Amino acid sequence: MTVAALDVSTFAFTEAAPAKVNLYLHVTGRRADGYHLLDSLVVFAGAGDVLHYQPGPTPLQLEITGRFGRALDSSAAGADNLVLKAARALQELCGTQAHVQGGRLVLEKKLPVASGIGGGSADAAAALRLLDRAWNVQASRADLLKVAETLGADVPVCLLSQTTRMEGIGENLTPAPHLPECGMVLVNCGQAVSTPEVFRRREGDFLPRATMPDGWSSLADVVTFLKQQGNSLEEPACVVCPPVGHVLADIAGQDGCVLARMSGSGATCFGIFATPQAARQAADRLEDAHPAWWVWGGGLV
Ligand SMILES: C[C@@](CO)(OP(=O)(O)O)[C@H](O)COP(=O)(O)OP(=O)(O)OC[C@H]1O[C@@H](n2ccc(N)nc2=O)[C@H](O)[C@@H]1O
Ligand SMILES: Nc1ncnc2c1ncn2[C@@H]1O[C@H](COP(=O)(O)OP(=O)(O)O)[C@@H](O)[C@H]1O
Repeated sequence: MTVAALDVSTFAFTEAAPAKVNLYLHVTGRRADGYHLLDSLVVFAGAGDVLHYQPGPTPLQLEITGRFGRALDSSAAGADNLVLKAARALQELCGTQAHVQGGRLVLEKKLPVASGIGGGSADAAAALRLLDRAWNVQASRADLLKVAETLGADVPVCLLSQTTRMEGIGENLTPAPHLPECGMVLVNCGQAVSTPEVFRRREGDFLPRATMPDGWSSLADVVTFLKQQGNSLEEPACVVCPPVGHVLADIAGQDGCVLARMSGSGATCFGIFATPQAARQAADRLEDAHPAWWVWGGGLV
């Protein structure tokens, strides 16, 4: 069910589902089953969906609100929604244990759909964290990560929702050095991009794994490092979705932008700024110039 507005202030449980941003993304190889191997530094932005839950006697149901609620196709707004898939997967993990409950879930869909910032994966991960808490499952982190893997390649990293190096197709996670305080702008032109198509159109050699330092002494350090890396999917995404090139140029042209790149398979692009405040100011300017775009500015999680 998709609803326009709903009062969730009385709901007992709330969980944030922060947007995933791939600061760099190298396609390093390909598995026998066709999936591409990745090396990516993943961070989480203050932007995100929000999931609410009120336990109750009715079977578990999901309502969707928010700017991008309607962008979910009818199957993804129903039983195929990653939130409900996550709930079912957690129920399976619990087996017949009595603490599994019904009730109402409400998803505030604030992130654009199919946009390279993993909104669906973040929602699934938020559902696992929230229901683990609400149902007092107390699953181990290892068990939750195993369940997350069955829901999608980006769900394990979204379960952690902290700066992480992601390899394999998303199952191989290692802690990455903390980033110094900085600001980020996210911009999406409104065109959904097909991940399989972008991977299909990728050409050229695989890139090596990045050599990650043990730490960063300043934002300038981070930017110097990121400038030596790239996003292997940026070029093919620009072919599939030409506005990505304009979005990148517009972000890079903002006062104070130190790096502009695309996240994931696109089409959302990000800009890095010295402070969340500088990012918010740039976001305001971009929003004024392009009212049809989705624009967000702020800090990282
Ligand atoms: C590219 C990334 C980087 O974080 O992010 P998004 O752009 O989705 O945000 C992810 O690896 C997206 O992984 P995932 O969420 O599994 O992508 P899906 O949309 O399910 O994948 C659709 C299709 O893309 C291709 N695909 C996907 C991931 C991968 N590592 N190699 C692939 O070749 C496969 O053909 C797959 O069937
Ligand atoms: N809660 C959800 N939010 C977004 N997409 C969902 C959700 N549940 C299922 N989906 C499906 O997952 C697909 C990928 O969505 P999304 O995670 O937003 O992509 P991306 O990782 O590229 O940002 C969508 O096309 C949609 O049909």
